[in-house]
Amino acid sequence: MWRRVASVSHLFSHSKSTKFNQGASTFKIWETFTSESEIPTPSKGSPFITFVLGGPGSGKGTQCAKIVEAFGFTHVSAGDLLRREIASGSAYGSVILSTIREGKIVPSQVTVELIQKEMESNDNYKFLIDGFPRSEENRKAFEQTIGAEPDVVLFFDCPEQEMVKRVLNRNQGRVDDNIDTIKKRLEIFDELNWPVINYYSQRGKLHKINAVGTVDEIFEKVRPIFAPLSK
Ligand SMILES: Nc1ncnc2c1ncn2[C@@H]1O[C@H](COP(=O)(O)OP(=O)(O)OP(=O)(O)O)[C@@H](O)[C@H]1O
Ligand SMILES: Nc1ccn([C@H]2C[C@H](O)[C@@H](COP(=O)(O)O)O2)c(=O)n1
Ligand SMILES: [Mg+2]
Repeated sequence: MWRRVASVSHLFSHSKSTKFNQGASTFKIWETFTSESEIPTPSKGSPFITFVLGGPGSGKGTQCAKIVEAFGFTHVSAGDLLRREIASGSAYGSVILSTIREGKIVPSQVTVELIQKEMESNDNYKFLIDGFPRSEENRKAFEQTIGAEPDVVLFFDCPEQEMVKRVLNRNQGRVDDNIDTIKKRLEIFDELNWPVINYYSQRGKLHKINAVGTVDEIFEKVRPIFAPLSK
């Protein structure tokens, strides 16, 4: 069960009106006041947003594919959107490429704009936002631009050694799947992602999943979280 605790429109007077936020006056903060295992009931009138967090190679993308299949979400991968932007030869492309090569985080404004476009061009109302937010700056930029908060936050908790092994075996030709970039990505994850994880934990939105085991074993831990949702 969820309750609205505050309207903070005065703090976001420069928020843009979007499909998800009819101007700043409708921006609300919600918090859970019961156990972490409950999720809010989605309605077709408003987006149901799940953020998917976890270190590099923790299995976010793999589990997102399973959630899409079982529960009818639309998968929005921040990393895929950025890679698509590079491939399109856009003005931002070279900056994004060098940032990804260095294992760093692309400025939030760029990533949030890509996520917003993707969400707005999709008729579905259930979204998995994979690999986002990677930092407090990412998180705040999303709230401010989209004017919404996640309903659910998944965190795939995986030991470093296992993540490194998975990434080095991935074999998808990614420029960041090499040992030097992985080390940097793990450092950045430790430095910037934990504050985000703690933020959502404190708000009772975080579902921490032990990401060790087979893909199916891990999905059986994810499934009950979304069981109240129909496809
Ligand atoms: N439970 C698992 N056991 C073994 N290998 C796995 C498991 N889950 C995913 N993998 C494999 O590990 C690699 C990384 O998985 P995936 O791409 O889903 O991770 P990710 O969290 O999305 O990583 P990134 O943040 O780098 O995009 C892939 O090759 C995938 O097939
Ligand atoms: N919020 C994000 C998400 C991704 N990136 C960049 C940096 C990552 O290393 C790279 C790949 O992302 P992944 O596919 O691993 O989720 O994309 C970012 O800067 N900000
Ligand atoms: Mg991924």
